[in-house]
Amino acid sequence: RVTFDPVCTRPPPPVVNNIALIKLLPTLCTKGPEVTMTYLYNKFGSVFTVSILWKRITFLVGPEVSGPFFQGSESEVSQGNFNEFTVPMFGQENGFAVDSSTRMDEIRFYIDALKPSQLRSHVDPMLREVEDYFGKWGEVGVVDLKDEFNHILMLIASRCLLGKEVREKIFGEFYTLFTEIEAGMNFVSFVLPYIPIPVNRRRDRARVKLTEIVSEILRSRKICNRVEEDVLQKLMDSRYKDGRRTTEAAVAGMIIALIFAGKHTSAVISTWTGACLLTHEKFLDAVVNEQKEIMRTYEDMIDYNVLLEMETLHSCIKEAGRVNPISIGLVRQAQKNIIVRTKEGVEYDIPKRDTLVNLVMLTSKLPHIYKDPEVYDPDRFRSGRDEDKVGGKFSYGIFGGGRHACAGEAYAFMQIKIIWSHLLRNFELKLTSPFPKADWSKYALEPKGKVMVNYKRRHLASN
Ligand code: HEM
Repeated sequence: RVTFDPVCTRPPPPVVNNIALIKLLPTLCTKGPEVTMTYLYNKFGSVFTVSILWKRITFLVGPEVSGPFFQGSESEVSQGNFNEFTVPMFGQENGFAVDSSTRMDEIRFYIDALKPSQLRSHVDPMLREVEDYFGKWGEVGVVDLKDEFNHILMLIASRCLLGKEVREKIFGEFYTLFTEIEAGMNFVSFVLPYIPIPVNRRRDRARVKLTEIVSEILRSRKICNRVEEDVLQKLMDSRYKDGRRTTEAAVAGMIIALIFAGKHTSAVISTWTGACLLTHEKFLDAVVNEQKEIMRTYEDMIDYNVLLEMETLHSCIKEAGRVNPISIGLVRQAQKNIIVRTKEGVEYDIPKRDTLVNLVMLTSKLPHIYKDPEVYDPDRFRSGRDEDKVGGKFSYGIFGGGRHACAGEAYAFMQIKIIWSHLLRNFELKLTSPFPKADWSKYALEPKGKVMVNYKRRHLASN
């Protein structure tokens, strides 16, 4: 139940005092945010506030207190201006440069372009990219999984999201430009997005160039009356609520935003999946056996429905995302006083204007939802256990939830499953570096350092 309080009748959440915060600094520096936040959660409970200078930040942990955060409307819980740094990355005609109603239209475009009925047409292009890419690996070799996944996912994004003009003619140029825009996501640019330092200048030049490239593609499709199956086409054909067509600059910005939202995140989850499977023989055997089983029925044929049958692989990917943090928390701004009720039944009134941080990283590890939460156990998602469903809405926050739930979740699972099903069928893999730690220094978390794997080609027999 979402409740917004016009007159404060409940107490505000407990506040962590400044001395306690200073004492926690060494823990934060040496052990990282997960340990620090777990300490605060154990001490103060599922809702607590930290005051830094004039800023109040209220942290939320767990599904019981997450309803208003995920379900509140923009006038109740807004995305605020925390994403201002994305404006020079994605341009002035979309995202956080435009009003919230236009932004909601864009989210509808994304959802429409990435819904299951649209995804079927992406399976073949994804399969082709994956077969070509791993076809270039030798008989045996050593690779950094993180690097490999970043590369293959960029190829898939350029084919399925942008389309064949970019993929077949100017992939190299696109890759360089996108990397320069991505570099705009650093700490300095986050705080001061418009400061004219070299990295920001390169980001701005790259965005202008990418916008030109996308505009040219759109114009050429219109002139030749050519209609493609990619997401670019869907965005180009979308209409705002008032009937306006999307502009070339807006489409360029939206497509950059989509690649930004989906490429790195999918590469990170693919890498964690590899690290987890290659250190858990029981689940590696289970996913290999599932591939054999599927091959017995469909031989080498893979389509959208066959991918849906890879349930064990699905759970292994989902569990890799649960155990390994990909985001510390999601951020919003309270536009009204908000009442939350903890699982113990205590009600708090969170004051209007508080910054809200939903610590999805801790929610994924709550022992009252996940049995032995630190253990990699994909079976917890099997029917009969369904720990995330039993835990209630918002128990699995890796893809967010509610109004701004990830629009690309199904697309992400599809591409990660295609990659892993190919690897399992065609290679024996061994992790040679230690199990990676999370790199907390990155804005978008990822495994720290290289994730080295030995591979040996094989052809998995179905019998
Ligand atoms: C494993 C990969 C992925 C993860 C872990 C992930 C995670 C997330 C999360 C946590 C959010 C919510 C952010 C918030 O509430 O502030 C989100 C939103 C979003 N994601 Fe993903 N994502 C992934 C892949 C993708 C892909 C592949 C695409 C598109 C091709 C995509 C497109 C989006 C979009 C458009 C939104 C914004 C939705 C909105 O604001 O309403 N994501 N994602």
